[in-house]
Amino acid sequence: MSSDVSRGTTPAPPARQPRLTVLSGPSGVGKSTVVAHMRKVHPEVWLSVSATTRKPRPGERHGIHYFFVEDEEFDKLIANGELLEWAEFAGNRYGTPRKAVLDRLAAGEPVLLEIDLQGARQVRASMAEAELVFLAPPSWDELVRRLTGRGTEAPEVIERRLAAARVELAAEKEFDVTLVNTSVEDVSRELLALMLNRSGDRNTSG
Ligand SMILES: Nc1ncnc2c1ncn2[C@@H]1O[C@H](COP(=O)(O)OP(=O)(O)OP(=O)(O)O)[C@@H](O)[C@H]1O
Ligand SMILES: Nc1nc2c(ncn2[C@@H]2O[C@H](COP(=O)(O)O)[C@@H](O)[C@H]2O)c(=O)[nH]1
Repeated sequence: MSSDVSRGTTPAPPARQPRLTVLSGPSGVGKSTVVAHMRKVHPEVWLSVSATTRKPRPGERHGIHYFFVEDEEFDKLIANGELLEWAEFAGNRYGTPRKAVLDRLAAGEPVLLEIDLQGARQVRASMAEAELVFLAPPSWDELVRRLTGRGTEAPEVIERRLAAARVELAAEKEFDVTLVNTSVEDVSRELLALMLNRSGDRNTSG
């Protein structure tokens, strides 16, 4: 049997799978901020736009930040199998439109999902090749400061989100990599390196 080596040619590197990266972490840790910074520097990075039953915050736009839908429409998305994953989080439902993600991956392009722990677990179960990245806060107090300081949620919603945060922080070990969000610039760079399957001077654990 002849091989590339016996023919004296350089073996081709193994084909790289387009990478599906899942970014999760407690509410208020800075996921959207990090992704927005990364996409400002690299507008070509594709982020899945989720559907949600949550009401828009000031400045949020339908089709850009989320597809804002009513409960009945979300029910239909589930019933028609149009969501890759979905979850209820702090009183609202959120889900990833399946087709757009699969189309991108089929075109060989990296895909980024910014979703909660329950969604990350579903993606892991259905797409074993996904890389799960956990964004952690520098400390609990800093997480509370960020979530409160954002000023977008009522106190009782903040309490629900912090209760969820305790569960999410306890699940960090389920993820492939942890990035600590001390610096938005650093973490954005590290996330991009992971998405593009590049090694680098990453400040990661996991
Ligand atoms: N590295 C950082 N240092 C200081 N503040 C930060 C940092 N990253 C994000 N923030 C601030 O923390 C707040 C929460 O950030 P962001 O909305 O991006 O969190 P999130 O993880 O996307 O939250 P959610 O899951 O609730 O959507 C914002 O006010 C943001 O400006
Ligand atoms: N399982 C999913 N979680 C999602 C999705 N889109 C967003 N999220 C997560 O929900 C919470 C709350 O988001 P917010 O915009 O209301 O602050 C946060 O953890 C998001 O990452 C999704 O499609 N599926």
